[in-house]
Amino acid sequence: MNLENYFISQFNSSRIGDDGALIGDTVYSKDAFFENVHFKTKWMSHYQIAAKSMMINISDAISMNAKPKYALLSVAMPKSISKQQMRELASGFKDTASTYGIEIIGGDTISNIKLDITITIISTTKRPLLRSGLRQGYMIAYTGELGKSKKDLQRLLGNAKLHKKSKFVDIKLREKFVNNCSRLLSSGMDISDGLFSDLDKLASANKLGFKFNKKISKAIACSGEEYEMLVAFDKRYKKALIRRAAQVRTPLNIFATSARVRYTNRCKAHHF
Ligand SMILES: Nc1ncnc2c1ncn2[C@@H]1O[C@H](COP(=O)(O)OP(=O)(O)OP(=O)(O)O)[C@@H](O)[C@H]1O
Ligand SMILES: Cc1ncc(C[n+]2csc(CCOP(=O)(O)O)c2C)c(N)n1
Ligand SMILES: [Mg+2]
Repeated sequence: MNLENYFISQFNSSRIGDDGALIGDTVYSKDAFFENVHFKTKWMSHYQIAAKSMMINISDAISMNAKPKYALLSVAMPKSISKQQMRELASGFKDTASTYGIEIIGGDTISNIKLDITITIISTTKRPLLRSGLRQGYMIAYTGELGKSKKDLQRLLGNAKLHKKSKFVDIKLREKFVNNCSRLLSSGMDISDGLFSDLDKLASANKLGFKFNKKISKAIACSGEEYEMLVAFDKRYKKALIRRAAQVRTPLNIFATSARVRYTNRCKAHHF
């Protein structure tokens, strides 16, 4: 067990383990977005930082087929922050929240040596899409294209500038796909750590592994912060799913089948 899971396992809660905790028809989720861990202030404007921190949080709700309703924002800011930067942060939070119909209902503001954001999202769902529910012989797919986020991160680390539309700053979520296809999916989650790492989470949640029917390079499968969907479905629904994904213009890459084999993540763990 890696150290992250070792720590989380101390809580011994059956609610833990999905993108958010489902209680009744409400989903509670929280994600951190910290300076020097998730971004550097020279890479992005304060507006972009706030907007991305909201999007990565909304992603966990969307990935469970839940509609985000409320947000609680915790913001730690350096004492040197200007009013202009504060207004930019606030606009980034407000614009993204309003795009998704989210009401910002509270939070906490403190000063610190870095800009660190933590957001709680409360969302509701009539048909939750969970990580569990995978059975042997189901097909595994991801949406869209993977790899660009890692490339752009490497560019930034090499001091290059990003394109304004770069996925690193401008995330598009797959709410239409999840909404239109959830009834055909057995399981789903968003790809935040990278395909191979997130497959590891899917494998442990279901005590199954995967047989790959395509070779996927590490450049693609170890790229984190993609916020595409990783999904599983019964083979019987393959045609219907391809049709429904096309209706919402979502590329679907079917690349593996679940099987009783051991899964090994070939990417480096990035937390510990
Ligand atoms: N410090 C913690 N205390 C309690 N539960 C935690 C803690 N950290 C993580 N969890 C829970 O563990 C599970 C996995 O968390 P994780 O952060 O890996 O979610 P994720 O959506 O897969 O990843 P990411 O943070 O990359 O978006 C979730 O159910 C989460 O709520
Ligand atoms: C300064 C800086 N260094 C590295 C990265 C790359 N990175 C950070 S978190 C993450 C995956 C999901 O994270 P989490 O599980 O923490 O939510 C990735 C790929 C970055 N964005 N900024
Ligand atoms: Mg997630």
